[in-house]
Amino acid sequence: MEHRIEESELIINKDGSVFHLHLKPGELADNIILVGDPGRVRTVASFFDHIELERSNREFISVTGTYKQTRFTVVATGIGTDNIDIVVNELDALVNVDFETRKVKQQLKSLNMVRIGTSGSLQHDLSVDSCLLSHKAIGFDGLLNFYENRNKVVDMEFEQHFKEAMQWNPLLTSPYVVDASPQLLKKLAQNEFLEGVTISAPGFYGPQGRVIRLPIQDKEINDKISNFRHKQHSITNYEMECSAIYGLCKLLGHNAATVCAIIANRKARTYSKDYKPVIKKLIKQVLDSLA
Ligand SMILES: O=P(O)(O)O[C@H]1O[C@H](CO)[C@@H](O)[C@H]1O
Ligand SMILES: O=c1cc[nH]c(=O)[nH]1
Repeated sequence: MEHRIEESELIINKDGSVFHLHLKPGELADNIILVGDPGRVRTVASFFDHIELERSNREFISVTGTYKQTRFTVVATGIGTDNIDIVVNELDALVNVDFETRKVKQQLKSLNMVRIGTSGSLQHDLSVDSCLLSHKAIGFDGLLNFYENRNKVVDMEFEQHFKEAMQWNPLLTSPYVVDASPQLLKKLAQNEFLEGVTISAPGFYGPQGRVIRLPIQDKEINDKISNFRHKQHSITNYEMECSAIYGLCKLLGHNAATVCAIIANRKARTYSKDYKPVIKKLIKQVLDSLA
């Protein structure tokens, strides 16, 4: 007999919706746009030809609709990989767990998840208002390390080299490196986005090497990261969700990619004058690539 997932482990609300996202099975499209900023959900949905449903709980706002006859759901994740743990596990449960029997379905579904975010550049020539497709993600957050089989989905060689080169502080969680979905990279490549390796940090300030009043544990860390090379790869940018999306999607059998508008250049010390039009154009490009 297959395992029944207990009420305490997968919480289903009285109306049949999943605990945090408040979505019910069937309300989710196979193509999902993830955005950090709840306000960005409206911008994505403004491109839809038809809006089917809207749900909202805490920062988890979502809209399902159609764009050029393809069904999409846009979900706000809020900030951070701890939120991604909630969002990706609940999105997976909505399609791969039978909410009546509380058992994992025999036939598993694979979703497409594309994150559209904002990010800070770690390379001088990666300018603000450009858009970057993350071929790999490096998680400084440690989320994937809580799951069995993390070693089966990571780029172990990259990980080892990176830790050695950084002289990684053992007080920090061990970084993990995961690739984007090759199928989604192919679909998104038509836009000629810049390509790179993205670090997801568990904070915006110290964990991304920013000093306001508090000194950080390694003052050289951003220079070391910018100068690091592994094969053809250099590390291009910081944000806060991509690693966990890539890692959990790989473990669960979903496709994931991230494209970010670069809004700050940490090397050149510049900040975008107005990144909203860049995000708007980026949203249309991503929707067109998936429709
Ligand atoms: O613009 P979003 O998608 O939220 O992405 C970036 O912006 C937030 C920090 O300001 C973090 O979530 C980071 O990943
Ligand atoms: O520098 C930046 C800009 C946006 N988002 C981040 O996480 N970092």
